[in-house]
Amino acid sequence: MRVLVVTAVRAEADSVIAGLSPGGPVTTHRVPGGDTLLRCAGAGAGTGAGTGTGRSAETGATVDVLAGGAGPAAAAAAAATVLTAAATGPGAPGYDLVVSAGIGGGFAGAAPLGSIVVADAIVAADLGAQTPDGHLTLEELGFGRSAHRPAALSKRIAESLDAVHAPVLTVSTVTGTAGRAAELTARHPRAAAEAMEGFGVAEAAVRHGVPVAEIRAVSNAVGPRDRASWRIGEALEALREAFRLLSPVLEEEAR
Ligand SMILES: O=C(O)c1cccc(C(=O)CC[C@H]2O[C@@H](n3cnc4c(=O)[nH]cnc43)[C@H](O)[C@@H]2O)c1
Repeated sequence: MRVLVVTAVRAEADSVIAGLSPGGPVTTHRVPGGDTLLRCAGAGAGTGAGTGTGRSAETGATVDVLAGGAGPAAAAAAAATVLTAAATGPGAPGYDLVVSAGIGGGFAGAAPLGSIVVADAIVAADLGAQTPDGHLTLEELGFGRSAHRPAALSKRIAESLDAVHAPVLTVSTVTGTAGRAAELTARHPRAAAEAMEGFGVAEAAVRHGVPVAEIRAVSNAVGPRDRASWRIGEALEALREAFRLLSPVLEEEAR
């Protein structure tokens, strides 16, 4: 099984790798467009994931981790570039799963700091049109989609990580006021988190016919901007732990 994980920044990619393969072999590859891909051959390699047995790249999942930049456009472009390169040429293996991952904001009452949210919907919350009567989605405008349903596997991932399984919103602008948070909650009452890349990654994955998932570790509350209260270190540690727990799930899927 080949998995592509797309993060925004390198610190998130490093947490993912540290969870999947602590001390295991990681190789670095330059990809078209100039981004760096970290390849961790055989998720769980180097740990035995508690079993005491090493896992080979033949039986395990091969996971590539790409820090593709912040925001939906950068994420879509980076993911699409790597997906295309992986699927080009005779016998090119392509990917079996794409995961958008990183830190994110948590909605009050749904996802506290340090918790993990696995998306049951990936929603482009600010894509559409503003009208005097409120927001119109692309579906309502009649020219596109503003949400993706993640892979069936996402429910199993959420259970394995003991995570909140709820919609994750993709926004181009980090929410910074109580009013905006309330507006998003009114439009998406089940939303547990917001971040900036999921929908872009999903658009790329869907074009390649590859299932997608999104995993977010909550670093801050969605609401009035208070950067000093962000707990990025704790969230990166929660992200690392989430991918440690995910490793055997991917291994099982690979069998
Ligand atoms: O400053 C650092 O050390 C640092 C380390 C890791 C990540 C960062 C980021 O700023 C990542 C940006 C990334 O985070 C997502 N994010 C986090 N909170 C929110 C939010 O409340 N609303 C929307 N997005 C959020 C987002 O996906 C960014 O691309 C810094």
